[in-house]
Amino acid sequence: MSNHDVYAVSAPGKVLITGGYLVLDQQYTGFVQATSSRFVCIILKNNNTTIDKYSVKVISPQFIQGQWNYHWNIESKELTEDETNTSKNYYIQCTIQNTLLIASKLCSDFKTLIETGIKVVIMGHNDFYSQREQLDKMNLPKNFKSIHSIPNFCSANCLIKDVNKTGLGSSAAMITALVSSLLGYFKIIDIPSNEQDYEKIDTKNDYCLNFLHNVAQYCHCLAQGKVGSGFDVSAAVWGSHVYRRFNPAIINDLYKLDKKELTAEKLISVLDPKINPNWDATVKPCHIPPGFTMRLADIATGSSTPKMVSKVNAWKKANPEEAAELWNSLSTYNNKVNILFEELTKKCQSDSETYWSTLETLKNYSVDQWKEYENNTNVSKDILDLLLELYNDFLQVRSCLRVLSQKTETPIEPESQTHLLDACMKCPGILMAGVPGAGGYDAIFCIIMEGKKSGEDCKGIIALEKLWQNWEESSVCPLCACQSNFGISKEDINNYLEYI
Ligand SMILES: Nc1ncnc2c1ncn2[C@@H]1O[C@H](COP(=O)(O)OP(=O)(O)O)[C@@H](O)[C@H]1O
Ligand SMILES: C[C@@](O)(CCOP(=O)(O)OP(=O)(O)O)CC(=O)O
Repeated sequence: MSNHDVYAVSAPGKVLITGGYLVLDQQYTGFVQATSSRFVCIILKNNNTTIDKYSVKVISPQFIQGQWNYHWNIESKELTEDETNTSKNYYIQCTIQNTLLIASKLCSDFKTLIETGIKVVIMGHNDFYSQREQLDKMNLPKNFKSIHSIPNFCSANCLIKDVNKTGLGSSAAMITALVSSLLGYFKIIDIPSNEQDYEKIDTKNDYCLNFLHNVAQYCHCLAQGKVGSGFDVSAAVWGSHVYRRFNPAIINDLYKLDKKELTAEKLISVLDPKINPNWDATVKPCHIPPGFTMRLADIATGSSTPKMVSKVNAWKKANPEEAAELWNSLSTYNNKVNILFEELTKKCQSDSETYWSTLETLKNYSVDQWKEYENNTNVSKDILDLLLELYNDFLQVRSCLRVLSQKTETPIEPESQTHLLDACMKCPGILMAGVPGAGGYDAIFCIIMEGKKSGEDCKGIIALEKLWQNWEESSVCPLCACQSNFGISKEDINNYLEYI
């Protein structure tokens, strides 16, 4: 296969550690950690060029009836669904429609490339979908070893509309991967190939990444039928960072246009960062400090984010003063947490030896025992103070979220989750445990001190696994994902030959 006939990318999932609800407002920020679990999208030249001219065949092999066939009309620049399609996938259709419209204008050999037709393969890491049924079928307990033993990109054995999601942001990662693989195939952008490449480029000012970001945000809003905060798309593009949203008016302006007015020129004039200086989202690199790892668990019950957001918004509107006060305290503690993550990362660079010896000592004890090690020769008092400050600030974040739950009568950190999070916090080396994003019954995250050696054999992870497996109040199932900081990445097709 020639390199010109294929373009493969992957985009990470997300965990919003701080900033749920606040990040919807441009005044506040949120810290989003990217995950090791990623969505892969591959564009291939169609082989059957004579009968399938201008065809766009999408395959999502993990799902029953996961195939959607379209046709690109070169004159009207419209993507039409084939009559043989058994279901609709609006997320995919509107993303391809808009990205091809842009490509039709910006790619000099667009006609030649689209005439042969293209095949699109979309696959999400198992973590994006609940694997409980799979584990039950395999007769395996809900632990890390079992979850890692499920073959990657395994079949969900259902229609996509019936799948149980885990909250890692399947649609944002899928749309971002789809947009970037199409823009890459049509030679409009090129993206970094791996984590090392990523570190070399000035991501903030990189034209390709900014253009991709804007197109993906627009397509995701269109697919969801609303302009959300966009932190999930931003994480899929840039990886882990502190995010401040874009002004929603930028996209609302495109929404107002009717179909005829929405030309390639108009779309490009709004989405190309060189033409439109109004894109104002900010991305400040930030990540979980070295020597710490993140683990996630899927909770069986699940919650609806849109319903929770509308209840919170309704309360905020009815109680502006009380809401402003609560938003400001939450924001203060959120910012403290974000800043302490950065300070610890800096300490690791400036004071490496003490940093690591402190972590190696403390990782075997729970936070409430750490104070006893204050005078230990391997422990730095400065670093211990930063760690305890971080621990306390995050407890304040959780306490504000519980006030928000109670005021809005929305289960953001519901009681059953509080019990589970408090129990996690008692395990050795667990610095933080919380409900990500909008909260609810969906999932939990834990930030664990693991020291220099990573892997699932550290004391903290072993203790968490045991706790989760024996937890009776709710059903807790670990995910494979851990933290991984880089964003969209070009993939080597040779690693995916068995799937295409
Ligand atoms: N593997 C996939 N293949 C094709 N489409 C997908 C896939 N995963 C997600 N999607 C699209 O994303 C939609 C789910 O979006 P949404 O409900 O916003 O989920 P999430 O909260 O995970 O982002 C699906 O209905 C489908 O259109
Ligand atoms: C409430 C929010 O600020 C955060 C929601 O974060 P989640 O991570 O819970 O998101 P979903 O994957 O859509 O469920 C809404 C937003 O920012 O869009």
